[in-house]
Amino acid sequence: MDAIVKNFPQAVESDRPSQKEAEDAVRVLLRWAGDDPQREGLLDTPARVAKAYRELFAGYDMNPEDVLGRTFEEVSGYDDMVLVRDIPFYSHCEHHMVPIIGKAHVAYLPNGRVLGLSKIGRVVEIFGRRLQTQEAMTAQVANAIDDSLRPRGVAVMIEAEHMCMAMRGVQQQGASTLTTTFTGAFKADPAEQVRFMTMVRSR
Ligand SMILES: Nc1nc2c(ncn2[C@@H]2O[C@H](COP(=O)(O)OP(=O)(O)OP(=O)(O)O)[C@@H](O)[C@H]2O)c(=O)[nH]1
Ligand SMILES: [Zn+2]
Repeated sequence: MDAIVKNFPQAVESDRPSQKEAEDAVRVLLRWAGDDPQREGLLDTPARVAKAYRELFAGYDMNPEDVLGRTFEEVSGYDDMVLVRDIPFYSHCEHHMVPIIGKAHVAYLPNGRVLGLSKIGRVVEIFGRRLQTQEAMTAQVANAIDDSLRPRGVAVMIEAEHMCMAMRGVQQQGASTLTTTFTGAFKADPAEQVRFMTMVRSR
């Protein structure tokens, strides 16, 4: 249970601040940035930011198990790799709360059951719309699919640009970070990893 809570942090509704508390916090940050929250153009900004945060961080209110519960068996015995590549996502780094912009490539080796393809994209969404490190997000997507579908293996590769490295700090635009998580047959067999990489890169 502890591992599940750790991997899938869910907001506890009673811990949520009120709308007013959230808006007050935005006013403080506006002043911290050097602006005046009382000027006309900023009057509605705290409410807009509070609303935008609920959207950008909607993943805390979503459970991957709800999405991954529905599977199909009637696939005429298909048991080779299923890869959904180039799944676009936006996340936010947990260190600076600025965007991570990237693509996820997710594959699995079915074990009698397959997932609806859109559900793979939804799982990426659920973990993307939280504060993240790229490493944690990669492992969370792989483990969620592994735990619910119990396939022969899961491979996840994420490539992303971190705005905290581009817009501030070291200021290196265009640098991309690649992370991978392999489970099951992908972990055990380097040839399966190569096949995954080749399919991700083939155009
Ligand atoms: N491993 C990992 N690091 C990340 C990720 N996103 C941001 N970071 C890094 O988190 C680190 C935080 O380092 P700190 O030294 O505590 O913070 P900082 O002073 O703002 O660091 P600089 O970005 O170097 O200015 C930085 O090196 C970031 O590049 C991520 O997804 N994974
Ligand atoms: Zn960062």
